[in-house]
Amino acid sequence: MMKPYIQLTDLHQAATDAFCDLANQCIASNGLFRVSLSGGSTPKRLYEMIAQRDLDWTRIHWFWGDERNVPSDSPDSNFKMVREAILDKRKVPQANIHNVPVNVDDPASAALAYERTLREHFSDQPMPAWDLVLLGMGDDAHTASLFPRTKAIDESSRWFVENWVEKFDAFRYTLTAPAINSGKEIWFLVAGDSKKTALANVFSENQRPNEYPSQLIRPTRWFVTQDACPDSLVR
Ligand SMILES: O=C1O[C@H](COP(=O)(O)O)[C@@H](O)[C@H](O)[C@H]1O
Repeated sequence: MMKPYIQLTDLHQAATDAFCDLANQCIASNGLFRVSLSGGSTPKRLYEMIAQRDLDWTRIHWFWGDERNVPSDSPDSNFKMVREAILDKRKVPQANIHNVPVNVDDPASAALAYERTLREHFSDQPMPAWDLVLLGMGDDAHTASLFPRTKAIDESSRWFVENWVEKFDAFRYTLTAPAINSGKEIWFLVAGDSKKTALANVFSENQRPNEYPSQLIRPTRWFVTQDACPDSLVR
């Protein structure tokens, strides 16, 4: 069951507070906070609000859970959104910014290169144990760039892959479900009435991850607005 937020601004405020609390806790106990970011429209304001907080920016490492194969200054670039919202605004060391190589002719090699980056960073671990994975959900129940009926849904050994998405006639890059599920905290941010049916399907007892890829994920927390929340899930 869920306790939805009445307004999107409440969701953003709660997620900002939770993000900063977790970052401070992780930095205090391990000296590091490693976060995988989502793209899309929902988290933009969250990122802007995080940038206004006083955090130890030298201790936070930024990764991307999915990306589009476009130039990094394209309006569609997930990296661009985070750069403009946070990275350009605070003194973030370049070495802490782990963006996906993009706009290449060979997405398979680019995905492998990013997987190598992740494996180097999480060197002694069987999976990337993020402190936090932030996720959104599309109205087709995709998350990261795990879209319905695409190949990456079945990937079980790789951490990060290229994924052909027929409806865009394009490759996307995405973390795989096992890599997402290795996060210590996994938070979904879902807002807007266009998500209501998808959310109901994801929570249905009928497990069809090929149709509703968000069913593959084991989130630790949901941030959902009231208009996105089916009545059956409200506490
Ligand atoms: O394509 C994408 O969409 C999802 C959901 O985005 P939203 O605009 O509905 O918030 C997002 O989580 C993903 O990272 C993004 O690339």
